[in-house]
Amino acid sequence: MPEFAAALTRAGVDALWVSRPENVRYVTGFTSPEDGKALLTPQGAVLYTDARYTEQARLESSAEQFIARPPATLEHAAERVRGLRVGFEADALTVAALDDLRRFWPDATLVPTTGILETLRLIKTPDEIERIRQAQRIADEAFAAVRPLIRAGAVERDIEFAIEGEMRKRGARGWAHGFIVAGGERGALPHGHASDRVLQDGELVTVDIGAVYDGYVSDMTRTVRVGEVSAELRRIYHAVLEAEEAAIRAVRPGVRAADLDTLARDILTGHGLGEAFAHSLGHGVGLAVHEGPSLRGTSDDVLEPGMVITIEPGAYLPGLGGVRIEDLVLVTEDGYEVLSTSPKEPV
Ligand SMILES: CSCC[C@H](N)C(=O)N1CCC[C@H]1C(=O)O
Repeated sequence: MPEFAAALTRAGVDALWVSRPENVRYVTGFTSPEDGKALLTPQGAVLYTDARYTEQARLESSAEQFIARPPATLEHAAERVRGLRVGFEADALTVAALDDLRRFWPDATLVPTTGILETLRLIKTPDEIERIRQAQRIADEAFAAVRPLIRAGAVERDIEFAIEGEMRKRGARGWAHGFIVAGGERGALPHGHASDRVLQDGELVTVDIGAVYDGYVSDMTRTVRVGEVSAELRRIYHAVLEAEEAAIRAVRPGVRAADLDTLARDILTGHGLGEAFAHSLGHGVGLAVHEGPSLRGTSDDVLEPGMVITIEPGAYLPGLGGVRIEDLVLVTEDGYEVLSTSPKEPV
């Protein structure tokens, strides 16, 4: 595991106690990482999980394994960390868990760290990209299957339920996030999870979905119309679409993520919708739905080949509704590839 060893060296630690589930999976391959921890050293990872997972861990992970519950796990690791500088994930470990580390590892120097593994996760391997591609294929196919149900009289929650079923049929093993199905005025809620509201003619409906395939997720949003919509809603839709397409066209290695956000924001501002764009342009996607790089105005991230990002400008107008259009985009050696294929319907 040479890249892990180099990452530990760069961070100035001899080992890392891995507690964030996505990172436990990343370094061990274990698919129930909520019930596991890992100790990462330059020699490799030790996976700690309990007896419910003895066989699963053996099948899934090539890491050394120690099957026990705390405190036996921490006692076992104490032998390995004696005299070492051991990083812990400061943004993932609870205060109580840190107290335990202090108690059980008196001979280690505990060092708060952030981003050691998240930095590696920024660039996806071909195998990771393939899994994200499959997750997105599932979402695209499910959206196409359910699209005819998005009509006047439909209940938002029924649409969510139908998408979940269509995703499962196509191999999804879970959802990237709670689905957003937000019609009419609820479209002004960027995170308007599906409710009991009934869709009506003349509305826009924001549908934001993502599947999980082999641990990796997808993320995509389409805004569609129910019946004929007002000229104002059409204007907003086309402004968001213009911003989205311009930002996608600008994706390439070396571009500052913050500049993409500015590009999209300036277009929306030109349409009088700057204030209505209430969030960042996007984020990285992988084992988690929200990971690096960050496409916000304050981000220092620079795009590199192998990053998978969302481009998702939106405009949210309380009392009127909202629009978000989101694509999943792979940064390639010379530009980009849009992984999401669902049509952006004319409004
Ligand atoms: C509930 S997870 C939201 C998924 C969505 N595609 C998304 O990432 N966002 C919607 C609003 C902005 C952005 C976010 O930062 O949450």
